[in-house]
Amino acid sequence: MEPAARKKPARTPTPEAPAKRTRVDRDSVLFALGELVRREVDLDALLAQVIDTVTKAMDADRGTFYLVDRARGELFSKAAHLPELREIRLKVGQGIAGHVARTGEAINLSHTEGDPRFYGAIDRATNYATRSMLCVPVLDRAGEILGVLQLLNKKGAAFDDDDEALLRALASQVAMLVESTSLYAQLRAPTGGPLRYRFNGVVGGGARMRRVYDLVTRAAGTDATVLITGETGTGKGLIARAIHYNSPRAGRPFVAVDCASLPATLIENELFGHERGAYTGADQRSVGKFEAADGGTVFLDELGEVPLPLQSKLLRVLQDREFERVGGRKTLKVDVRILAATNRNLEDMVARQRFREDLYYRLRVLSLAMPPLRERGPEDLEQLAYHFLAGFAQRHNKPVVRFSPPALARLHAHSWPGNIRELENCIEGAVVLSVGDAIEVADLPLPADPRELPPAGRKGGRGAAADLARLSWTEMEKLYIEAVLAAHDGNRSGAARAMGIGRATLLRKIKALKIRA
Ligand SMILES: Nc1ncnc2c1ncn2[C@@H]1O[C@H](COP(=O)(O)OP(=O)(O)OP(=O)(O)O)[C@@H](O)[C@H]1O
Repeated sequence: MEPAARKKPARTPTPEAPAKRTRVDRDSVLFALGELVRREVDLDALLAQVIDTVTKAMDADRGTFYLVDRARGELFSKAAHLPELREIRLKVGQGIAGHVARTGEAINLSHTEGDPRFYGAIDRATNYATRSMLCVPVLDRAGEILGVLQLLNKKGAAFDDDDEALLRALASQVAMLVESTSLYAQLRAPTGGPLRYRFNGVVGGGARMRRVYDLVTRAAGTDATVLITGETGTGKGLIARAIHYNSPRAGRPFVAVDCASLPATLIENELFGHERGAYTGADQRSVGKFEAADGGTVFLDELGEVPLPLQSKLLRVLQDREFERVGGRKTLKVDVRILAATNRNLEDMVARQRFREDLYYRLRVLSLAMPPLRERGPEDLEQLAYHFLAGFAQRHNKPVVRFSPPALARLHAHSWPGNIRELENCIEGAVVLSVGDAIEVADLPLPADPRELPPAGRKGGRGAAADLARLSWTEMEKLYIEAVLAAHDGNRSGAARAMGIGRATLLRKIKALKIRA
């Protein structure tokens, strides 16, 4: 997400604004804030002091720091000069602060009256008369909107462009502060609710991804079938969820079926369910995924793996939304939206008669191609790397907060054949190996870069990490999976959870990497 930069000419103070106070020295406010951060251990107390310092330094009457609660689509005041109320809650999009939380754009409002975005109910509850407001977004490293910093004044036209620049600088300090706490992890926790997968969960604001978001937005408003293509690990599953959770079906089930992880006979059973007695051992009727998703969305992942006989049954569901349970005669009708993904070239499969042409055309009413990571540009790579760094540091309880410049350069030099999933696993490995606050080149479990390492490999230093750097990605992944499986006594569900991947994905990897488990 890229907040649009706001450019406007410097405003001359209106006659109504009093002679401007002596300009606060920007560095001294930032320094005071840094001092506070070092001294204060309690987050709430710290944020309250931050608001105090900022408000005083900027000659405002009142200040508020709102956090965005994504699961509920709301903002709540985390620290505020608010003697009258315990807390303010606003919907994202409501009022000036809610507007900033939705758009990521700062707002400097010299006069509140007559502005349709202004939400007067808070003034009525607090008996305060807001005339001017300065409101800036608080963005995390990935550029996502974490909260809003707001200053109020009873005077009109109280803030100018310098104030806005200073408040933006302060906002990024506040962001760093919040990002280093567990509060941040809580705010980002996928606690459900329709906002959960709003593009917030999808990192990267480069041109290629903006095109994807645009298509997702347009697709979400319709019931059209979407075929999502792209190399493995490019985020096809994530985008399918984004389409569902931004669609009118968001409150209904999203049911994913990984067609690659099941043998053909089981996929049929999984999708359509079976009647009692359909085959030996079927002593109870079972409901299939299409029925379970009624009213919602079915996501057929790795659709290219579906065998031909089953493809004709799928075609019928796509055309008429009708099917029978395995072993059943009754025709069932469901209301589902269908999304499908594949990393195969379906056109090629059609030409080789491995995939039904009619099904292919039915599927690709809308098609969405996920760009490989190597084509997404350096900013996206860094945003993703920092996004995963923050998450894994939290999960593994490590103090690491940054990449050393050579480590960052090494990430940029790699071609990422496994795309975002590879990056995610790579950063997790690095976080686990890291010592101190920075990830170093030797922590990165990437194959040796011939431009950086002498032929004999790196000598001394971090032994284990240097050894890992000599392995290929596949070898390293295999070792990692074997180690995690061993640590879980071969329990695949437990191992998959610890690795942060689905069980089906783990099974696929075990097969592909020929791991004896
Ligand atoms: N833009 C993104 N921002 C944050 N995380 C992402 C993004 N894209 C992908 N990921 C993460 O990368 C991993 C791989 O994504 P996902 O499973 O959606 O890929 P895929 O293309 O469906 O892979 P496969 O083809 O192997 O099934 C997941 O953990 C996902 O959360």
